[in-house]
Amino acid sequence: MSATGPLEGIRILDLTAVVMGPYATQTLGDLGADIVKVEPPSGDNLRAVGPMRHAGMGAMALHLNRNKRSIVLDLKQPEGREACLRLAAGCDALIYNTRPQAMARLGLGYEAVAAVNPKIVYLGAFGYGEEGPYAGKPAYDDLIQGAAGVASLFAQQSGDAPRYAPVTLADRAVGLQAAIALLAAVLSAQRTGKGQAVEVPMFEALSQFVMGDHLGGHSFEPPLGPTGYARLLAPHRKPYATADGYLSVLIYNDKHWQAFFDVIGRPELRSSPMFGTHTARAANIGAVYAFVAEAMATRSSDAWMAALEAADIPVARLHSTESLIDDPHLRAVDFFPEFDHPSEGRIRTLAPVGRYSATPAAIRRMAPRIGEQSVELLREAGYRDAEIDRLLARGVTLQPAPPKDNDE
Ligand SMILES: CC(C)(COP(=O)(O)OP(=O)(O)OC[C@H]1O[C@@H](n2cnc3c(N)ncnc32)[C@H](O)[C@@H]1OP(=O)(O)O)[C@@H](O)C(=O)NCCC(=O)NCCSC(=O)C(=O)O
Repeated sequence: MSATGPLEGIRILDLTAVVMGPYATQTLGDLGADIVKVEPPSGDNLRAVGPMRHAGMGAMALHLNRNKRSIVLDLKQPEGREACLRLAAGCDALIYNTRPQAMARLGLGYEAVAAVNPKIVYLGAFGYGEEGPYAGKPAYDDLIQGAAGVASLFAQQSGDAPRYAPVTLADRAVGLQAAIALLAAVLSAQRTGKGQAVEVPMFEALSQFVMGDHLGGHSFEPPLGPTGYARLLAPHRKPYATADGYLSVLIYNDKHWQAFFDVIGRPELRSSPMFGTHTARAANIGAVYAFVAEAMATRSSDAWMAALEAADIPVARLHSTESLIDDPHLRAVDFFPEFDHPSEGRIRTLAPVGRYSATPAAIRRMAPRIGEQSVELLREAGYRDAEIDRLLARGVTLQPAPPKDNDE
């Protein structure tokens, strides 16, 4: 578990909790940044989510917090705030996802942090940008999926009630935006010697995702038509039923269509007024999907996989979350690596995405128990042992208790 990532030498003070911020820092930690996770004495709430062998070590926390070290700091106590600032003095960036007002109440707004480290990047990822009327409102993935239009897109497509994508889409999309923003500002600070405050609002970020696809006719003023990208909103845009299952198929360009007509033994359709050109297919999108659906129902999934792959038509088998674990491709690339976690035993996690030929992204360290490196990190910040003992005695920081058998 030792490898040097491309971000080696970058140190990030991570005050985030739950999913969005921790996913940003998971990504940066996988790339080699030193992530110092600051937790309140009650711990990151996410520690309690999902199955677990020991309290506070839930499944999602094991994934989101690998490559991080944990220090507990009660930031509401002056000594906790002071320790946070001392840590910030040695970091390239501080990232948080409380509401910004909470940071101000703690006396940890940008001015206070920049006073101890003018070069620091101070990044807040939270619900709504500070310039607009929704500033300061609480936000969760569900709310942002609703507010940015994702929930209604399901309704627009199928006519059903709105619903949420069953994945923390907003958190993860925005977490990646936050990671990019943090790196951009750190690069800028390295060039100019100046840090800055950065905000990455979830509502705006997910609205950019959604409307990048769906601004449509409203990209022009006056509008050239309604919003919405017809192909994505087509009610038939769903996996095709085969004779014995489902497949995802996308017959997209002219080359694919010509190949598909050959595969189904209908070469004469190459010149069909309804299907022969991209413009004709776009104008008849419902009929096009229905036509493919009818064809797909006539053969088994295996037969279609063989025929479509031979014709280089984009096709994929569908997985459930259970069967994805056994996917032969993911197995071959060791996407679900197993490790012996020092306190949690054998665990399976998820490989970092992306391969770097010289500076590999890697899982170098297992997710910490709450406060596992409190003492080590305070020492690195210049605290003497007597001072650390005083902080421990006052509950400003804490060391983790060893996992108890009855936690099993
Ligand atoms: C998630 C929230 C709605 C939770 O709201 P609140 O519980 O009211 O938290 P706030 O952010 O307003 O304030 C945080 C409070 O915690 C206190 N706080 C934080 N860290 C510490 C430490 N280390 N020590 C002591 N106290 C602490 C801080 O001082 C505030 O206290 P007081 O001053 O006493 O208030 C909000 O934080 C938010 O909108 N965050 C931005 C969006 C986001 O990240 N959402 C979650 C994504 S995950 C998700 O969506 C999902 O899992 O699904």
